[in-house]
Amino acid sequence: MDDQSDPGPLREGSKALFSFGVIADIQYADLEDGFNFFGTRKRYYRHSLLHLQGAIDDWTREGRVPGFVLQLGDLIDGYNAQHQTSEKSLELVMNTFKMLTVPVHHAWGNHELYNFSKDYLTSSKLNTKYLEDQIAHHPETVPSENYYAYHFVPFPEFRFILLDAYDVSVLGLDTCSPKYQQCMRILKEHNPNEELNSPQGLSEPQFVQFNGGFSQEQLSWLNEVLTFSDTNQEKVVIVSHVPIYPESSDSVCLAWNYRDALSVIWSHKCVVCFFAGHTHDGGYAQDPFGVHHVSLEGVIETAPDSQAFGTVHVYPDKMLLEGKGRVPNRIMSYK
Ligand SMILES: Nc1ncnc2c1ncn2[C@@H]1O[C@H](COP(=O)(O)OP(=O)(O)O)[C@@H](O)[C@H]1O
Repeated sequence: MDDQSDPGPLREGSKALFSFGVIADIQYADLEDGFNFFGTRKRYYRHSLLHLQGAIDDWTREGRVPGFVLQLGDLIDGYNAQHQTSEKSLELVMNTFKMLTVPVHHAWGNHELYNFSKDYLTSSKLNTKYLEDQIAHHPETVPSENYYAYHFVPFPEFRFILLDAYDVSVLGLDTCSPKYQQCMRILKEHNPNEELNSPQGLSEPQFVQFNGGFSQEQLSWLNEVLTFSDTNQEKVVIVSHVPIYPESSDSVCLAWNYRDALSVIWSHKCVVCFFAGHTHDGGYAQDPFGVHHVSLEGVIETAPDSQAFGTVHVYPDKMLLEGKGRVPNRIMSYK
């Protein structure tokens, strides 16, 4: 992982064009603290809501209000499903977000799909597709209803694309559905383990049940949007729960077909930054094509005396990530 040292305090004389907030893996549950699968990282299920409140307090300070917030997925923990508290916890966390007066774009992660079916999510408050922008006379840039993805333009010449990293996944589907059967076939072709969440012995360790991938249909749509952005000299930021660049993540927490997503992105010049969550330790790398891949540190594994969120200040030539707590500051110049 190319974890560059923190550049220290960010200093920028001129005013940013716009700013946005980023936060990942809140995974709230009304439960005592626990641990990750390997017992190596503490998970603060209850405190995660206080961390969100802390971030919102920062984003509502006078003169500091960002234009919008990206919630990178895994808003409530899968344990809620076992305790029949999914709706209650979702309501509590969404009510906390109401303290923000700016739009919040919600990505969907694996924990959304442990708690809710895709059909439920589609009609829930976690579906923020109504915030999308459409490009007149370019029907090829309209996403299909088969996946949860959209794009929006918060400032002229800056396009944000939210991707569905669980478009191809066994999570959140009726086990009798043809799509489930098809996704299970793909998973099993790459993972012969009885426990499909285990990457043990895999040459492609990202093929575990808690990950997913992008359909060809979604990647073709992405290609069309990026073609439009190239032509119109836009800068593009992509958002997904699951990272796609190995140097910015551990080897397991990657989208199943991350290489396919990278090859679409690398065939265009407009993409400047890719934001993800999922890998709670966080990560960062700039790829050979100059795209900055930021995997944000997860709130759920953040001790009560720390923080985990950021505000990104966007300039004509760079983005400055102003990190709080575990999230380091980063200067990300465009290529
Ligand atoms: N190495 C592993 N072997 C087997 N099961 C695993 C492994 N890692 C994670 N899991 C299981 O996969 C699921 C998702 O893991 P978890 O760490 O909770 O995901 P997340 O990081 O998204 O919170 C859990 O049920 C967990 O027990």
